Amino acid sequence: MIEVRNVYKRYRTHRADDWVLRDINFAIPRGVNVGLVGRNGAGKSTLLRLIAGMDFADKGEIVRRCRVSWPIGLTGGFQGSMTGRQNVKCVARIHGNDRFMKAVIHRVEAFADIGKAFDQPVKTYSSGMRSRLAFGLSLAFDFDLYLSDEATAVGDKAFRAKATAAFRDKVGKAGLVIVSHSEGILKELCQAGLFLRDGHAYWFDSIDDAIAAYHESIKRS
Ligand SMILES: Nc1ncnc2c1ncn2[C@@H]1O[C@H](COP(=O)(O)OP(=O)(O)OP(=O)(O)O)[C@@H](O)[C@H]1O
Repeated sequence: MIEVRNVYKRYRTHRADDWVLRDINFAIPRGVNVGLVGRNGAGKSTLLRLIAGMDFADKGEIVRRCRVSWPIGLTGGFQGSMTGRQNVKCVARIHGNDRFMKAVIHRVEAFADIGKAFDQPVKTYSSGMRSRLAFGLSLAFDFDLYLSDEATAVGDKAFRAKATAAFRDKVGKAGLVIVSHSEGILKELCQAGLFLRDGHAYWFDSIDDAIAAYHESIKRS
């Protein structure tokens, strides 16, 4: 479904040989959910952005044979002076006709469950409210592969449970690539794991093995 081939990535602020990701190769088969693990700064969010197509590799290529979401958990894309409803309308209008737009607005309003705030400017939202809106918007579209960057770690307890349940509901219908510091969530939702260390990616068919490799690397350092 997704193939990552010989991918290298560095940011402008980095030196020429200072790769965040170097020679990354893996393939995600259809129906396999993947947990991304690694220390802070290992490059997990960077890799998700590359898979989403929001950023570009310096070398190599990513082949997408399916509809891939943007990383769920990103809340930076909203226009602050517009209301939640208007923001959702804008995105939905790009992707479909009036009927589709209304259905998306309805789904996001129900999932975000932020009451009157849905009709207030997004710049007045708390970070939890932004996350609810962003999560609801991502789920309102039918993707084949959902990318999640700590999306189940935001909001209050009730929302975290709702977000996790939403992913649980996707299992079997769509693929997931998840960054989460909650091993419980990774073990529950994922079969395979990808461990990032020193710019390299190590694929494990079992999420348990990926987490074990991550623990081992922490012990050794
Ligand atoms: N826009 C950017 N410009 C410059 N450097 C960046 C940028 N984004 C990320 N980096 C750097 O790239 C490296 C990987 O960052 P990334 O956010 O992908 O790691 P991560 O594994 O997701 O970390 P965390 O677990 O802390 O969220 C870090 O050294 C970070 O400082």
